[in-house]
Amino acid sequence: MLTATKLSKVYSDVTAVRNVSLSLEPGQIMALVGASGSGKSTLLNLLAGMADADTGTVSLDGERVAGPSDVLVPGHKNIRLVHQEYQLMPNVSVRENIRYALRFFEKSYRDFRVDELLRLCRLTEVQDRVPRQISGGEKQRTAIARAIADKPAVLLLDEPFSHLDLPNRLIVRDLLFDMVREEADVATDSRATSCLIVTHDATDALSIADSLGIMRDGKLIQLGSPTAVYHQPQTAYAARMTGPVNILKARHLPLLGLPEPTSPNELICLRPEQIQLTEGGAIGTIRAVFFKGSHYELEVALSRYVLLRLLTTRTDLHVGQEVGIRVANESVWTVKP
Ligand SMILES: Nc1ncnc2c1ncn2[C@@H]1O[C@H](COP(=O)(O)OP(=O)(O)OP(=O)(O)O)[C@@H](O)[C@H]1O
Repeated sequence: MLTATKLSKVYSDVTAVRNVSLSLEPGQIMALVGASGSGKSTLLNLLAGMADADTGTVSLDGERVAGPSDVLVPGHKNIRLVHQEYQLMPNVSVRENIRYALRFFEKSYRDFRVDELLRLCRLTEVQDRVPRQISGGEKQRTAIARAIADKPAVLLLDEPFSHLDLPNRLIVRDLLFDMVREEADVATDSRATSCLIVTHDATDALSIADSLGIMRDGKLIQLGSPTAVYHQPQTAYAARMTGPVNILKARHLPLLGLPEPTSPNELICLRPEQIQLTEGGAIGTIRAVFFKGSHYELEVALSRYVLLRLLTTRTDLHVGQEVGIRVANESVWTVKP
């Protein structure tokens, strides 16, 4: 198990990571989501032993992970960090890039394992090409294949989805899921690779992560299951970080057909998919209609100051039209700023 205890890191005038504690069980996927500059990459570097913490410790299965000032070669042999820049060897094939990570193994196992990784990472077709001849998604998968080749205890990924188009994002997402599950099946529990993904967009991570953490100004401000963090965010920031959301003052609740609140200045959040269009109910005027492929996103004004985003599959709606909306009382969740 990877454990971070009260980690902090200061760069001259910026506290990049503040008092972060977390633990990652074998075979688990954790996603950390936060705005740019919230300390995600710094935290990954601390967890990988690639940066020295000012205070706090990282340990893997009870053994301290040393920072670069304590060891000759920074990093830990059982923890792999995959950066956004993949760092592949440019002049050798995909197959050789992966094979290199297994250079200390016997040839027969090495060939068997490279074939297995090429299959798992869907790279068999491009195995003989060099990195400049493959797509961004294939480079990302090659970097992941290389990182997991000798079954490390922990795989840390910095923004694995950010430069990829939708099909490639889905392939990488499924690959990470399959990797953790497949390798967990063949390994004993304690050898199963665990995976920590940092990202500024939770969409791709929500469906595969066992736990989801929210980073803000260097702090881990909320950690829980993806459904708990999505449906019960503690802050408006956490709500926004985990998907589209309406944030409004509680005093506007009667405009949605809900009772007067006891604390009118509190903030409430309401996910777009929790708002239904109905005959009757509260009345609003459509201000914008956005086609999203499988559905439409509407902006509906309930007053001059209250604009709601909601989703529908109806095709008969247009700007300026009046619609009725209904919101269940239990869909509304109070948050801090
Ligand atoms: N080597 C450094 N020297 C000085 N300040 C740094 C250094 N690395 C990071 N910082 C600062 O620490 C804070 C956290 O940066 P970090 O890169 O960890 O955030 P992040 O959440 O990964 O951001 P992004 O999503 O943009 O990559 C930022 O304010 C950044 O400017």
